Amino acid sequence: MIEFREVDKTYSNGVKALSSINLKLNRGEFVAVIGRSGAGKSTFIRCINRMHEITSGQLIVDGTNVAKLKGKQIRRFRRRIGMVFQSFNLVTRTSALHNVLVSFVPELPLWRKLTGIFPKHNKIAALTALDQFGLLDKAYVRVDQLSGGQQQRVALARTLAQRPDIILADEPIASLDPVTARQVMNDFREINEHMQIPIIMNIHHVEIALEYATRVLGFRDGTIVYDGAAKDVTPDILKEIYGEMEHQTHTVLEEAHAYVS
Ligand SMILES: Nc1ncnc2c1ncn2[C@@H]1O[C@H](COP(=O)(O)OP(=O)(O)OP(=O)(O)O)[C@@H](O)[C@H]1O
Repeated sequence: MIEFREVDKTYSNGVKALSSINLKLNRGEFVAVIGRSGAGKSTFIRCINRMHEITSGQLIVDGTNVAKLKGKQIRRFRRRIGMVFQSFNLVTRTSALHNVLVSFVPELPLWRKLTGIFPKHNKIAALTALDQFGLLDKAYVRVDQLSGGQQQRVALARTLAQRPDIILADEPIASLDPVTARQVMNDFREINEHMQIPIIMNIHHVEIALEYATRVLGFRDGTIVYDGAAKDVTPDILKEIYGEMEHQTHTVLEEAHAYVS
């Protein structure tokens, strides 16, 4: 359903962030994108919903050639792809409920957009989404009074309320403590398994990536050096993705080795 054909991405400053990317991602997959800082993970994820434009090649999502979309088509296309960020991207001074309701704004007639009066069925859908994440009692609490994990769950509820076909997640657990990070990863797993929504996640915690993902893409210098099942990742493969045991990669490899060996 997502196909990269010989995709390159070069930024205007000349940095080649993606080079000859070829792959197909299928419905129901939970894909972890791993690699060193600067390997091209965020660029890869952000090309899928056209937050970044590819430079050459083709990117096909559900039969649509993403580069060919224009104006309104891009906005409609983006609505089908949920995006979750490290920083949650919530409107911090309003309630959890209002943050989820925001996902319905593009569908509203102009007078509702201007007055901020949401129809009843939107409110019910938003409350249902919050309830799915155990946050019904927080619906009227300002999000800046919630914990990091609760805020990321509000962001997930907002994404799900949008009924996305695909969820992209750019380091969604990077700012969470280990226990909360796992709770949020369990939420992602639940969404993936029960709703069959494919998840493509850029993640620095290798041991968590291997535990939760079904498929791993290992990036190095803008190319994919590993594409396979999470269960088949070996210490040697991790070394190929992260390089030799330099100071920077030492800890991450130690933790991941402990998991895979
Ligand atoms: N907007 C931009 N303009 C120019 N170069 C960029 C831009 N964004 C990223 N790059 C460069 O492209 C390369 C890939 O960056 P990218 O953010 O995709 O890597 P990453 O693997 O996600 O890194 P990190 O794990 O640190 O987030 C890097 O060399 C980076 O400096």
